[in-house]
Amino acid sequence: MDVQVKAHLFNRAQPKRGPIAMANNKATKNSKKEEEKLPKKSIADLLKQLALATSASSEDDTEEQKPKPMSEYKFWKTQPVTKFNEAVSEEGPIDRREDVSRVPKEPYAILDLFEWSDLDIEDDSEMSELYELLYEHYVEDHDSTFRFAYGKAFFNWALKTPGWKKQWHLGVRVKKTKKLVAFISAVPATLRVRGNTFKAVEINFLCVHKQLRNKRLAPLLIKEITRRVHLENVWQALYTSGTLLPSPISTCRYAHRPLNWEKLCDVGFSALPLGKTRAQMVAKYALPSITKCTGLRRMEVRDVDAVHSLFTRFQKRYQLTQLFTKEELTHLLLGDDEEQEKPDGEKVIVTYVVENTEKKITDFFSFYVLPFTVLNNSVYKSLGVGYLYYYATETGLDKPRYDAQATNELKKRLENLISDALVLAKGIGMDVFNAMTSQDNVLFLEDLKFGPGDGFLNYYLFNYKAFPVGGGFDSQTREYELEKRSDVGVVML
Ligand SMILES: CCCCCCCCCCCCCC(=O)SCCNC(=O)CCNC(=O)[C@H](O)C(C)(C)COP(=O)(O)OP(=O)(O)OC[C@H]1O[C@@H](n2cnc3c(N)ncnc32)[C@H](O)[C@@H]1OP(=O)(O)O
Repeated sequence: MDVQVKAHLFNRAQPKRGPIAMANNKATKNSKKEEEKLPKKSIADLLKQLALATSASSEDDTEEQKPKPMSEYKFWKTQPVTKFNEAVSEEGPIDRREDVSRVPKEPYAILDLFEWSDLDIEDDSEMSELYELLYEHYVEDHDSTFRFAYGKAFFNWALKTPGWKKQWHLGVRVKKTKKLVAFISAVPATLRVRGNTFKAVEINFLCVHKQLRNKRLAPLLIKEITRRVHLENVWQALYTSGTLLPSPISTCRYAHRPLNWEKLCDVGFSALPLGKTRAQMVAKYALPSITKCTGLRRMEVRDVDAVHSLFTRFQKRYQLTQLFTKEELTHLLLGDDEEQEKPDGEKVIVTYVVENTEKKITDFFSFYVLPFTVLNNSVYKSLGVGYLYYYATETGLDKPRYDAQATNELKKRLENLISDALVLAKGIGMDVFNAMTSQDNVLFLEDLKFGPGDGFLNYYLFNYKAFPVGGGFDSQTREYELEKRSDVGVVML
């Protein structure tokens, strides 16, 4: 790759990732020592959240994840999760004692200074408290240059999926001041791992105030949310993290597609490669101003039945998926009533369908929007970041997934669809577009000029052992698995 799209924040945390270091082996080696002193966890999770690492070209530049011995996972060794290298002979729950009557009715004891708090995110002031906690503490920003611009609409979308429960938006407050200092969330989900379907939750937004780190508050939050989920007779969970924990069912790699290369360069996300001019870089990432798929239009509520049918059939090709009811799919692809009324440029989730001349929905794609606020920059106040979400197409769906002709057709179709997604994203002010190596994404990443990132995202199942699920890249060579692709069909926020 001749371009480096780098996370500015990430670079501050890891000097070796800078363009100068990339061009200079010695500098890279020296700074590797510095990197060892840095907190790996925050760097890795920063990547998860920012999803904007360099388009590193060498293996050496990718984030290395090494497991600790199991005995050192003081908390995780006590939990029903698979150990590293544990041989799985049969897929299924690890602890089968699923008896709600045995679940403690009272919350776990917490230090007297603190108290548990069910966050009421329907209340504007509590929503703002959550926003502030995550804004200040979810991402490690060493010099306060960038912050996630979470908004009410984002939380409404992410935390209020059908069946959501207030007691699963779990906070910790300082008893005296009532200040919110930690949070974890669960939302209901139905998961499918190969042939098995089961009720579960998705866990997200685990966050502890920076001044309360390394005090074992995270394990307490996890145990308490587990108790609350168990009380609802749910015994499995799916979660993702850049942090390596025992033990991922899959790992996917990030990829990033600059949409507004000049701005990314000006704010320090992209660097001008040696021997290239700005004009050449701008030309390289130029996109048409209009979309090319005939029949492309915004998805509406009247499309839900057709999209649900297409999506459900399409998702069967993957081994790890979430099953959605029509109500869930409406929420995830269209948002609530208020969100549906908004123009694309104000939306959190943008979904388009392709309708053919017979009025049949043949394809859809979606992306969500989570911008950054740019601090201390006289020119730019924010950075638009779009994330590829779900998609499906009829193309090739009548043939087996790995059929050569079906693959070729699918590749071409996805290139057209996702290139339209890029055009739309750029049209509403996105500066960069992120995707994982999950789903069938590796078929189009390179041709659509996504650069492979340094970041890796691990997928975990709680209380469920399963054979590994392909993440779309080869863990040895770090190359995309163009033939096998990924079997991960879930997209986590
Ligand atoms: C059935 C229902 C089940 C429901 C629950 C399913 C499980 C859900 C699991 C949660 C899924 C979350 C998904 C997301 O949201 S991933 C996003 C995580 N959040 C961030 O990265 C934001 C910034 N960081 C922080 O706020 C803190 O550093 C966190 C809160 C991450 C840790 O706080 P702190 O730094 O103050 O540490 P501690 O002293 O309290 O605790 C140390 C212990 O915590 C283990 N640790 C560290 N990072 C993570 C991590 N990302 N997932 C799980 N465990 C993690 C660590 O290995 C150690 O355990 P062990 O090594 O001794 O064993």
